[in-house]
Amino acid sequence: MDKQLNKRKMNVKRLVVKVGTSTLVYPSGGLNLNAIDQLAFVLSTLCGQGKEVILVSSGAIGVGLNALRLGERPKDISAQQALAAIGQSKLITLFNQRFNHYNQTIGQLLLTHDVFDFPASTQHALDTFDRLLKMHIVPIVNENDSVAVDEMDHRTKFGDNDQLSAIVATRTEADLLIMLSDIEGFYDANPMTHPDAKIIPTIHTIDDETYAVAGGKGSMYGTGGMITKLTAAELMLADQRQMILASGADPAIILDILNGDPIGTWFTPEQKGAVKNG
Ligand SMILES: Nc1ncnc2c1ncn2[C@@H]1O[C@H](COP(=O)(O)OP(=O)(O)O)[C@@H](O)[C@H]1O
Ligand SMILES: N[C@@H](CCC(=O)OP(=O)(O)O)C(=O)O
Repeated sequence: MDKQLNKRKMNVKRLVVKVGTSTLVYPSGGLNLNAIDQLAFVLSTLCGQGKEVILVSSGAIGVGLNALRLGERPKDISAQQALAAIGQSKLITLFNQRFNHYNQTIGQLLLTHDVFDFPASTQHALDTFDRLLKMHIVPIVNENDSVAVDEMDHRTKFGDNDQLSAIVATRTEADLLIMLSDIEGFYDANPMTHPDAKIIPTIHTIDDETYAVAGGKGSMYGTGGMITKLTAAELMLADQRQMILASGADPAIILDILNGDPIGTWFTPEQKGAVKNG
């Protein structure tokens, strides 16, 4: 495909990037230090260019499993919460090290869904985001797994970090949500079961037919599969905002996406459309 002919119109000042566990932890359980470093490099570069960047990062439980050399996620909630407590502090330490290396300060926000249930708490969280972004600091967000079990259970509001990232993106009025996953985009069938499935470059509306081709998670570390990503995209579209689902294998892809390259699946309200010849 000729990239120049299909440039997307990207005018992004405030950006939310979501990374799934599969981007940060290898299938073997080892930590993907290269991905963490690349993310820190790319996001620090963007801040240097004057963009406002929020990172929603999963990985607390995956990093906790790695720390304790456990091969499998335990079933009981309190064990998962303990792992999240161990893993989140390690994860943020790693991010801190790598962002420091690129001279970029970060701040950590651990949220629970009730933060967005009560207007006063919502306002406090939004004020914190705003102040951090004004100070050119990258807020790094995760659900506070050790006190909230919703995400692990997929029962209530956040469901998982896909939805959390869309809530953060809409509430902070971000111009774009980039969701990095272990797959290149949204396909017309689950590629795990349909090897001939084709990527869908642009989606304007999400309906039952879209959900019908969304399958479950792809790896032992994933949680929601495509369904939670579609729910996140629906939230973005309903708020007239755009989301791009793309592979997190090389986080430098974020720079190409912002350059308008036709990468992954672009969920965009109709009127934002593509422009010809850049
Ligand atoms: N229609 C589809 N298009 C793309 N991927 C799909 C589709 N249906 C199911 N999947 C699966 O969803 C997985 C991504 O979700 P998940 O495992 O939860 O990743 P993450 O850790 O990034 O949140 C893919 O690896 C793929 O196997
Ligand atoms: N809050 C959990 C993440 C759960 C989750 O949504 O994971 P993922 O599907 O990898 O984005 C953690 O940090 O382990």
